[in-house]
Amino acid sequence: MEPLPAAVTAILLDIEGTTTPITFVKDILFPYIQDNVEEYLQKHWHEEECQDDVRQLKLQAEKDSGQKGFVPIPSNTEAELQVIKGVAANVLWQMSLDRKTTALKQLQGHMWRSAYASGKVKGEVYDDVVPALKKWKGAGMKLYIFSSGSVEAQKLLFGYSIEGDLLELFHGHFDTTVGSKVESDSYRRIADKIGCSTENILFLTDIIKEAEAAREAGVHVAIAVRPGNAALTDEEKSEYHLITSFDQLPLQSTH
Ligand SMILES: CSCCC(=O)C(=O)COP(=O)(O)O
Ligand SMILES: [Mg+2]
Repeated sequence: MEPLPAAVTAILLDIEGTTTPITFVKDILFPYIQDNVEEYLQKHWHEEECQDDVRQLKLQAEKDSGQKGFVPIPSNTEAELQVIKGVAANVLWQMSLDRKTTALKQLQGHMWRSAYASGKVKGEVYDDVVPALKKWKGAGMKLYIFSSGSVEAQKLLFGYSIEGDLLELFHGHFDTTVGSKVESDSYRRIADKIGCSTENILFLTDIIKEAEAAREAGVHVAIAVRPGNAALTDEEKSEYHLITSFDQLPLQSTH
């Protein structure tokens, strides 16, 4: 890759497939939710946070009701255990489609809290990630995360990572409350919130639809090619800067 354009002052990072192996999300984080969601809901059902998560899931279910295979959430007139089982079934249905709804991600973030805090789970990052983040930050870059995982889930992953607490490396975190990762406006909103132009941002992701949305907004993009990531077509390979490791992202001397 050519040196980063001098205009770039902020690096925005995707997590799954970019900083972190997809297998960590698919084989560790998601099964934890699938195995524990019903028990979690039973344990926390009467807490305000859990009730808010359920409210958000019900609002999402209203939007999803026309979808093929949709799993409805029973109304509160049903027995409590029936509602809990229905919420759990809806969560499992959303996860079977790898939905990125804010409601699902909010509940997941709350559920992972105890998995990380107890030491059962540690956030994985590729070996090249921490040295590169430290170098970029040392060179004056501002580092941000943009993931479909909730901000709380992001902070857990990096706060309880295999390399220790990495949170001080980041200036900020964005999730789908700013908009979907496949919509250009989300990247414009992020630039506004950071207080810079979209041209000042470099976005690293593994997903072409996210790359297209970011590029349409004027954000610079590089694609992370990691083991297990979705294959790219020859056309996609030729259209984007590809990196297999963060140390392939050279800074100009001005940075
Ligand atoms: C950071 S939480 C775990 C990842 C997750 O739930 C997810 O949906 C990954 O989304 P990303 O946008 O980081 O690919
Ligand atoms: Mg990703």
